[in-house]
This record gives sequence, C-alpha cells and structure tokens, in this order.
Amino acid sequence: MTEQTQTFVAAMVQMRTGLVPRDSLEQGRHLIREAALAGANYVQTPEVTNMMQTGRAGLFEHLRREEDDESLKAYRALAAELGIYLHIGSLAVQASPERAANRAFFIAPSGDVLATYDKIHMFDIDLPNGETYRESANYQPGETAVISDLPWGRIGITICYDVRFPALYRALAEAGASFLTVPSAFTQKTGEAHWHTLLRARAIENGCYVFAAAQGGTHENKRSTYGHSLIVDPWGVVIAEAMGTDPGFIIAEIDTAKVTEARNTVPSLQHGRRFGIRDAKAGPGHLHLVRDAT
Ligand SMILES: O=C(O)CNC(=O)[C@H](CS)NC(=O)CCC(=O)C(=O)O
Repeated sequence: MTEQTQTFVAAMVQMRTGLVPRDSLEQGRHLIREAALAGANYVQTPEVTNMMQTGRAGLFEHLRREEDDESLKAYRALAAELGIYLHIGSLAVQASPERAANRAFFIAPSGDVLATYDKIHMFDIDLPNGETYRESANYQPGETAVISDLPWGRIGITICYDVRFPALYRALAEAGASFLTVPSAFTQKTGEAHWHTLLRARAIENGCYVFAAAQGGTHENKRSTYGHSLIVDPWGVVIAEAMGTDPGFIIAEIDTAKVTEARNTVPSLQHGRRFGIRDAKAGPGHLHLVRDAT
C-alpha cells in the first residue's frame, strides 16, 4: 500500500430544509462551502437535503428523477469545485410514477457519484402526541445495504430511522466499515428521548465512528426536527455536537487509529454470533439455531 494518512477532517452540516428544492439548495451550498473552507475533507448533509414537503401533491410536484435533479447536479459540481467527499444524506427523488426514493448520494472530489443508497426502513409511526408518519405511503424502500470507500477507510451508508435496526450496522461493520453514517430528520419528540443513545450505541457496539448530520428546528412545512448533529468516536465519546437546532456545521479531526484501538480494547465484533435460541416450550433437547455459532 502507498503511504496513507490516517487522519482527516469530517464536517456535519445541520440544515432546516424548506418546501422548495431551490431554497434548500442555497442553504446547503452555503454551509457546505463554509465547512470546506474550515478544512473538511468529508462533508455530510442531512436526510432530505432537497425538500421537506407537506403532502403527496407538493412532493410529487417537485420530485425529479435522479438524471434530471438540479440539486444533485449542483452538489456534484460543488464537490468537484471544493475537492471534497460530499455525502448528501438524502434527496427525495422520483423512483417510479407512483413512488419516491429516499436516496443518499456519496460524491467523490471528482464530482462522480461513488455510491447511492435507498433508505431501507420506512418511518410508519404514530406518536402519543398525535404526530403520525407514513413514509411508506410515498416512498419505496431500498433492499440493499451499501458500503463505499473513503481514502481513510470504509464507509457504511444509512439514513435516519435505519438507526433503530442494529443488525444493519453490524452487517456494515462486518463488511469492513470504520465509519457508520446516519444523516437524519429525527422528530423533536423521539430525538430528545433516543438520538444520542442510539448513535452512541451503534458506535460502541461496532467500534466505528458515527457521523450524523441532522435537520433541526421548525421547518416551512411546520414539522419540528431535533437537530443535535453528532460525531461520535469508536469509544462512544461525542467529539462534536451541534448544540440545538440552528443551521450550521460541526467539525472534528478523525483518526482511524481510534477504530483499531477501540476494537483491540473491546473485541466484541469478533466475539459476536455465538448464540442459538432454545425454545423452552419445545422441551429438553430442542435447540433452534437462528445463526451459526462460530
Ligand atoms: O418526510 C420527510 O419530509 C423527511 N423524512 C423524514 O423526516 C423521515 C421519514 S418521515 N424521518 C424519520 O425517519 C424520523 C425517524 C425518527 O424520528 C425516529 O426514529 O425516532
């Protein structure tokens, strides 16, 4: 291997995405540019960087196919201009006549798209305060976990509600990821209860950095999101955090030696998959293995 630096600088852009892609693009570009000027090599934006709409009609009015999406075009040009890895947490794009995809774009400093990922887990939820979400009514879920590569290590790509499904992150770590990414638009309610804990748990249990750019504040569509963009190190320490919901960016130096260090100290990645499940009701001698013990 040629000489490779083990450190780089990561920035999470926190946004308050508006109704219309054109306005959101202006906000996104400005903050990405500032993060790059501050020295970031890798910049991530939140889920639905392009728009947060009120309903199906508004969404479909502004939805474009990936090939025709002006936001994607602009962000590819910006990555090339700034010479950064630009991870657009997601764009709502047209996937079929009836369905959108909640799709992440991982863009190289050349402007080429290195990877795309369609959000797998749909946020179909009724909260006790009356908020209801039916993401699957408009979006078609993805079926494939995605990894790609930064020059400093492998990156696992996920979105928001995916964070509640730890098996996905374990699969990404087992596929070699050192960096797990969770760009989000968490609700205010669930965010204050669960956000930090879920992200720190994914970091700790996999010995990975976790990068999570967030939406924050009250949006044009009247939704409130939690903010608190985070960078968590592989030991579970929050090394950068947006203190609140305002648009801006957070930035930290990332040292890949910390991944090795955390995994050497607690080798839980290697110690995994050692169980079966015994069905007590089936009586003695019945052992149902749900996974191969190694
Ligand atoms: O629909 C949009 O405009 C943007 N997309 C979102 O806000 C998505 C799907 S509704 N939000 C989440 O997944 C929140 C998850 C969450 O808050 C939790 O897991 O607690």
